[in-house]
Amino acid sequence: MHANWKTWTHVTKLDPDKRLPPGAVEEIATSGTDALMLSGTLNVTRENLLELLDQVSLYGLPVVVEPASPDCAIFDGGVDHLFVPSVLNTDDVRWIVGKHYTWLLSNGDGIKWDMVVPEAYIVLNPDSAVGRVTGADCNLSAREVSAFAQVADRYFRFPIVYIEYSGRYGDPRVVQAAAGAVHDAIIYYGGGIRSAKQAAEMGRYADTIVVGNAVYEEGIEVLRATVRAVH
Ligand SMILES: CC(C)=CCC/C(C)=C/CC/C(C)=C/CC/C(C)=C/COP(=O)(O)OP(=O)(O)O
Ligand SMILES: O=P(O)(O)OC[C@@H](O)CO
Ligand SMILES: [Mg+2]
Repeated sequence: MHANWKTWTHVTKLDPDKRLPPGAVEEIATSGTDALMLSGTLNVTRENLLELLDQVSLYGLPVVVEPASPDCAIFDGGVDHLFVPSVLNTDDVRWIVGKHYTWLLSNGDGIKWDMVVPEAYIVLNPDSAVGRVTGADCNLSAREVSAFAQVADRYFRFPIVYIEYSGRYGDPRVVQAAAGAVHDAIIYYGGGIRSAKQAAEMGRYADTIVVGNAVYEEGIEVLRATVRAVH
């Protein structure tokens, strides 16, 4: 599997738990975004994931599945990569390595390792579903976020460090600090991007920006504007 994903600057995150009006999937897939990521924390099932996968796989755009649990780790049906999160800033070991352990215990032989890309999540919005579910300690300074980013990059050698503010626009200085602290890792930023200005601001520091909720709440013109801002 090629590592072309490292060149993406704009990723659109689609939630299998949410509905899109007819035609919307085609507009998103042809918006100029570099890849579609299928992901959500709550109410994502194998069934709604496969349904969304079926809708998006027609367009030839790279498709990433980002599972929140082992039952959503899917390799077939047009999936190019499986981005598997570990949350670094939690004391609950399940979200760092525990789910991964049970995944391997129950289905180790079924894993296509050349499709798997590990992601080190630093979760910074305590009110997001991912913040609540994982019990992440979101009260971190830029220095503390940078230290987590360095642990991920230099020690664990995660290929991706994901600064996650899901649902809220974050602090660009935190993203700048994390980006400045890593050596090899690709920096993802996601959370609350709803304009070209915000996309450009986070895109200055992050290698890849992720737009999620805006696709459902703002529409295609906003998505296109965020693409243009980082391309
Ligand atoms: C070992 C395997 C295969 C899976 C476990 C993966 C882990 C540890 C996940 C923990 C973090 C997590 C739940 C990631 C899911 C991706 C994510 C952050 C989605 C965004 O979620 P929100 O936007 O907060 O949730 P909703 O959109 O559902 O409200
Ligand atoms: O939905 P938004 O707030 O755009 O966040 C994108 C993504 O980082 C969520 O995991
Ligand atoms: Mg979401």
